[in-house]
Amino acid sequence: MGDSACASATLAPPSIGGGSLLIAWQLKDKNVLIVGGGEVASQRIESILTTDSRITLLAPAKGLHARTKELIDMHPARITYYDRRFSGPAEIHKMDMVLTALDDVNRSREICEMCRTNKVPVNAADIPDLCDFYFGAQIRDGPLQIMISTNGNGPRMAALMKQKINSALSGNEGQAIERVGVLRGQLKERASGVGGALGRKRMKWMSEVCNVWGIDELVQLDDALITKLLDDGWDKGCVPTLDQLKGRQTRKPARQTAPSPDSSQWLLAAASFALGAVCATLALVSRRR
Ligand SMILES: C[C@@]1(CC(=O)O)c2cc3[nH]c(cc4nc(cc5[nH]c(cc(n2)[C@H]1CCC(=O)O)[C@@](C)(CC(=O)O)[C@@H]5CCC(=O)O)C(CC(=O)O)=C4CCC(=O)O)c(CCC(=O)O)c3CC(=O)O
Ligand SMILES: NC(=O)C1=CN([C@@H]2O[C@H](COP(=O)(O)OP(=O)(O)OC[C@H]3O[C@@H](n4cnc5c(N)ncnc54)[C@H](O)[C@@H]3O)[C@@H](O)[C@H]2O)C=CC1
Repeated sequence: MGDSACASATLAPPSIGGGSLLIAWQLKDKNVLIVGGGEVASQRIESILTTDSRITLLAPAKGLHARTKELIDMHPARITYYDRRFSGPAEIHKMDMVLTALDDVNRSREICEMCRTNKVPVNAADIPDLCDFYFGAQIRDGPLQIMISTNGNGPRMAALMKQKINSALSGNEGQAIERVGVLRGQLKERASGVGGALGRKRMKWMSEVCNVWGIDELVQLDDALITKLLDDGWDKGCVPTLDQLKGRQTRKPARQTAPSPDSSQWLLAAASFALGAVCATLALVSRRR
């Protein structure tokens, strides 16, 4: 009783709450409304362009930032631009997301309220309290997407954290992940089906490949090597190394994924047997003497 009271006093539960959900929102073919055409709007447009959604942009031409103009000209099929101000609730109908970046906080607030009434997710660059979600500093390298958020505390700090994280990356991660994506797709075709024992086996094998192969090795995984890795690895229940796939000599054996006796256990057993034999011989010799 005393012990458990002591334990509960020292082991306080970790604090939860006060954070936000970090998710990779799929916006492909969805409708996004951006209101405002200044510098912040231009950054929003660039972020949203990566998602393959349809952008509607409302902003008077005379207030357009040079980058916003450039993006409108570069992507006429992706951005529908209207040279006018936001007119009212009809603008947000059929929208899946609304972003405001205005120099008019009252209008921004009104748009947020309209969105809330219509249950459309909204971000207002100048009113964090009314945002359904925040933007963050981003690192993008192909399929690799890293978002850094300070949850509204210090946006500039998020930009600085991005520099730190960037300097820890080699620049090959995106390509390595792209190759893993191709391998994974082909594995799912070769061993199709969702869940069950096959799903578990597939996940275990994929995890093992990612654990064993280095980033610089995964980058070399071209289409021919992917087929070979599936033939010599998946089909045979092991994970060969890059050297083995390329037919080069290597001291490392292929990692078995099927349950097999652990080599370290074998080694231990062999060593204890040898030790036992030596002791027995010594005992015998000393007794004879
Ligand atoms: C809440 C949030 C809402 C949202 O925008 O979604 C928001 C709000 C506000 N930002 C303001 C100011 C600045 N914002 C930046 C920069 C960025 N701001 C971003 C996000 C966010 N900004 C969301 C929270 C994200 C988080 O906390 O992690 C980044 C990360 C991403 C992006 O914008 O896409 C991008 C860096 C990207 C990069 O460089 O990679 C800089 C620095 C700079 O420009 O270099 C400054 C000046 C210095 C400073 O204030 O730190 C002000 C005016 C404050 C005032 O008037 O004093 C408000 C409004 C307010 O706070 O009231
Ligand atoms: N979240 C963030 O990261 C940051 C947010 N901000 C805030 O974002 C806001 C926008 O910043 P900037 O782009 O630098 O401002 P800006 O003054 O360059 O641009 C404002 C734009 O809004 C347009 N606009 C104004 N009323 C409109 C209406 N009713 N309908 C359509 N368009 C309208 C203007 O024509 C202009 O294009 C500011 O409130 C600023 O405080 C500023 C820096 C960073």
